[in-house]
Amino acid sequence: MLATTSKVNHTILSLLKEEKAFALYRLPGKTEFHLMVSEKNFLEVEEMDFEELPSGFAFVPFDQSKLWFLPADYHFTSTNDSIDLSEFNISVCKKDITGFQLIPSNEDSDKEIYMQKVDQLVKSLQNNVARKVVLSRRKKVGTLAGNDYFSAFQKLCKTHSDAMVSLVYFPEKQQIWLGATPEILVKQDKAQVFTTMSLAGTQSAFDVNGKEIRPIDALWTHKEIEEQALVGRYIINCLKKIRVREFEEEGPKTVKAGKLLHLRTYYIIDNKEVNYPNLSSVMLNLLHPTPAICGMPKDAAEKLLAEVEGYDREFYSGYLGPINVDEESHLFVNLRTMKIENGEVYTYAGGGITAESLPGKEWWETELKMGTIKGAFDNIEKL
Ligand SMILES: C=C(O[C@H]1C=CC=C(C(=O)O)[C@@H]1O)C(=O)O
Repeated sequence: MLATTSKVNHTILSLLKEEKAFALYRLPGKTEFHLMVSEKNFLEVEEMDFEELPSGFAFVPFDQSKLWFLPADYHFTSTNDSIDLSEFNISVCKKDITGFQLIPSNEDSDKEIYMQKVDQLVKSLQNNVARKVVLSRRKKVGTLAGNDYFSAFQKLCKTHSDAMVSLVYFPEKQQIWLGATPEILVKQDKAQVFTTMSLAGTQSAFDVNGKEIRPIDALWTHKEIEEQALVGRYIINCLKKIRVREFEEEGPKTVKAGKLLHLRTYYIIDNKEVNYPNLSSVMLNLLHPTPAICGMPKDAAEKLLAEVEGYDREFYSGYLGPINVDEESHLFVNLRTMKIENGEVYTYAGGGITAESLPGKEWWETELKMGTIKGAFDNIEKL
């Protein structure tokens, strides 16, 4: 393979070598990417308080056991393969860049076990223990060959223009997380407009003949419509708790996320009108974990997951994103993501289980979702 050069990738390799925490990200619909680097590593904060925190990047595990925040000691923005590092004291690594390939592992499929778990949950849900539980799994898909993280990132940016694409290095655990998430958790823009979304229901964006389904032609089952409506009701309940009644609801609408279709509704609040102090931080505390990643009611779903799921989600389905950058904050649910640890690659996916779920279909849905992030590799393992 021909070695290529890339200024940004050489910077990434230097940061990895020097074990310096960083977050590289590109927001949905934007062309520029951002690289944030801290001298101090990720800091543990007590609260994700948008009013108090400086400019930086939030990176929080699903269980919120620790709230990590990367202060943007250095923040570079660019649209191409050049970043101006003159003020940043780092000796740039000149290693050859050797692609980004997955060497698939021959691990046994956990299909049967996953389907048994779905079955077990469906029985609990039929007995009204909860209404919905989002069961997930982690799959070790292989080992990483190559070191071209930036090309993988750029590839995801190109194929997922509506996603938040990110590459985060978390030195404490020596983990790299690469993802392309379609789900906004909390967004607060310059004009003080707050946005969150209900995103749920999944189907392939291609029919059985491989022809692309236009979002407008997508048909949804009762199970999927209900699954997404539950997330919406949960969001409205959070707003009720803080007595915010003036909000706009846009949707549900079918939207494309890579090779998948979802149902999405936006909830938008103009905080210039509502004037709710610290709205984003308060809503963040109320929202996470939403029924798009946990379940409904929350406590019952958490209990069922603790009994059935059987692994630590770590940063998958936690949240991440920039806070107080150019007077805006954009937090996303960490979905369609992979973890690279000791050269091993793990993908993650979950799906909403209701009393109507069919185990085989739920399994297939997680396979499809994992396919999204595998698109970052040069050689895509066939699904
Ligand atoms: C939990 C995931 O997706 C969520 C977001 C959209 C659709 C979902 C679903 O159809 O179940 C999930 O709620 C995941 O990608 O791992």
